[in-house]
Amino acid sequence: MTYIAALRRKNPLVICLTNDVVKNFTANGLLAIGASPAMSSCIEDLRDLLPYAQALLVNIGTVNPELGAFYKQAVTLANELAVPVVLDPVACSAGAFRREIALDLLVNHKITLLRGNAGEIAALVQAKHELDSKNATESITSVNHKSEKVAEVSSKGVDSAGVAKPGALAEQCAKAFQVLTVVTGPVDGISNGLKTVEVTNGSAMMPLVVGTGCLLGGFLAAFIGSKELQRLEEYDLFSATLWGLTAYSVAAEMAAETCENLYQRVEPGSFQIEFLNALYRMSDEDVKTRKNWHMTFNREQLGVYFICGTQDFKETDNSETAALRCIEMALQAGITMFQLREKGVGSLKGAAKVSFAKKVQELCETYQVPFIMNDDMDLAEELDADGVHIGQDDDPIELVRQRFPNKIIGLSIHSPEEYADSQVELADYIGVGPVYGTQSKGDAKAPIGPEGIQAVRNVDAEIPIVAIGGITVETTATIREHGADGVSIISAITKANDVAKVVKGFKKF
Ligand SMILES: Cc1ncc(COP(=O)(O)OP(=O)(O)O)c(N)n1
Ligand SMILES: Cc1nc(C(=O)O)sc1CCOP(=O)(O)O
Ligand SMILES: [Mg+2]
Repeated sequence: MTYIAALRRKNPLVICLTNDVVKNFTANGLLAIGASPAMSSCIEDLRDLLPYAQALLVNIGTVNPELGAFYKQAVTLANELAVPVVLDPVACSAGAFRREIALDLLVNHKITLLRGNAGEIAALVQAKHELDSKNATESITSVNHKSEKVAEVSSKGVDSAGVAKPGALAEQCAKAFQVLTVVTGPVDGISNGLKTVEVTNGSAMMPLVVGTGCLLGGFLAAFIGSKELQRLEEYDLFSATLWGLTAYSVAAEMAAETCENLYQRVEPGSFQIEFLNALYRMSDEDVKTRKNWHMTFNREQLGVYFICGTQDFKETDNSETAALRCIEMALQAGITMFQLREKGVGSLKGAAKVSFAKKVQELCETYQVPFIMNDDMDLAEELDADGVHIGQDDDPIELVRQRFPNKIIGLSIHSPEEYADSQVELADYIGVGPVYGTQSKGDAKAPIGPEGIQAVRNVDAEIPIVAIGGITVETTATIREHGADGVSIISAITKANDVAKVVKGFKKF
C-alpha cells in the first residue's frame, strides 16, 4: 500500500466542522501528515469552500441548536457535491440532544464513515434499534400484525459488544446504519458489516492528550477523500480507512518510543509534540512493518472460501509462482476467506513453506481476507494467522482453542454422529463434506451429497457451515439450499482457465 505517499503528493483539502477544544490540534495533525485543513463555521462560507474540498469532517463536540442546523445543511451540501463525510458523534452517549443530531445525520443523510469510541457507537446502535422498534410498532399497529417482530428487533441490543470487542461493535453499527464504522479504544475496530478488523497498535498515552480522538476523524477524512488515493489500483474505502487508522496508531507507538529514548519516560506534553513529529515523519513502510491486525469472523466470510497449496499447481512450470498468481486473482475477484493447505505429494516443507506462507499472508492482508492455516498450528502461531482449520485427526480442538483463544477455528465434520461426538462449541465454523468425489484429497471419505449437509444442518440450525469436496459453480445453489452458509473449493478455482470468472460465479449465491 502507498496511501500515505499518495496523500502527500496532492495535500487533500479537508474541511473540518469541529469543536472549539481541538481545532488547533486538528489543523496541526492534518498538516503533519500532508493534508490541507480548513475550518469553517457557517453555510455561506462552506458553499464557497466545499466544491474544492476532498472530504468533510463533522465533529459534534461543542454542538448547539444553531450548529446542529448548520451540520445538517453542511452534510446535505456535501452529499449534493459527492464530497465524502466523516461523522464524529462526540459524547453522544452522554446526552439525548447530541445523540438525536448524530442519529438524524446517519439515518437521513449519506455519511461515508462514522468514528467514535465504544460508548458513543453503542449509544447510536441502541438508538437505532429503538427507532426501528418504534417504526415496526407503528407499522404493526397499522396492519394489525403479530407482536413478535417487535421483540425480535428490540432483543438485538448492544450488550454483547463492549469495549472488549470493538470489532463486533463496529460490525453491529455498520450493519445497523449501513455505514463504514471505526470504534476506537485500547484496541480499535473497523467494519463495513462484511469485513471486520481489529487493530492493536497504539499507545496508552493517547487518551491523556485532548483531541487525539477528534484529530483521527479529520485524519481519516484525508485518507478516504483524497482523489490521489482513489486513483491507486489498491484503493477501496475499507482498505484506505484501515491504513489511515493503523498509520495513526503506529504514529502513537513511534511517539512513545521517541519519548522513552529522549526522556526515559512517556508523559502527555512531550508525547503530544512527538506524536505530531511522528505523523510528519512516518511512511507507508512504517505501517507495513508495524501493523498489528486481527480479522474477526462472521459467517458471510464462508461464502466463497478458497483453499490451496503449491501441490495443487504441480502441473505448472513453477508451482509457487502459479499458486501466488492464482491466489491474487481469486482475492481480486472477491473470495471471502482463504486457507493455506500446503500438504501432500509435492508440497513445500521447512523454510520454503514458511517463506511461501508469508507471501500468501501478505496478499490476504492486502485484500483484508482472513488467512487460515490448515493443520500446522506452529506455523499459524509463528505467522499470527487469522485462524486455523483442523480435522478429526489433527490437534484436539480443546488444545487448539486454549492455544488460540482469539483466532478463527474451523473443524471438519463428516456426519451428524461426528458432530455429536465433537466439541463444536469451541469452533467458529464447521467444514462439512466431502459433498462429492474429489481429486484434491487422497484420504477423503465417501461423498455425503447435499443431503449430508442437510443432515448436519438439521441437528444444529445456527452453526456456521461451509461445505467442501468436489464443489463447482453449478452445484453451489443446491448445496446452499441444503443449509450451507458457503462453499470451500480447491480444484474448481486452481484448475480454472479464468479464475476471476469462476470466483464471480461462486459469488452469485
Ligand atoms: C473448510 C475445510 N473443511 C474441511 C477440511 C478438511 O480438513 P481435514 O479433515 O483435517 O483434512 P486436510 O485438509 O487436513 O487434509 C479443510 N481443510 N477445510
Ligand atoms: C481439503 C478437503 N477436505 C475435504 C473433506 O471432505 O473434509 S474434501 C477436500 C478437498 C476439496 O477439494 P476440491 O474442491 O478440489 O474437491
Ligand atoms: Mg487436517
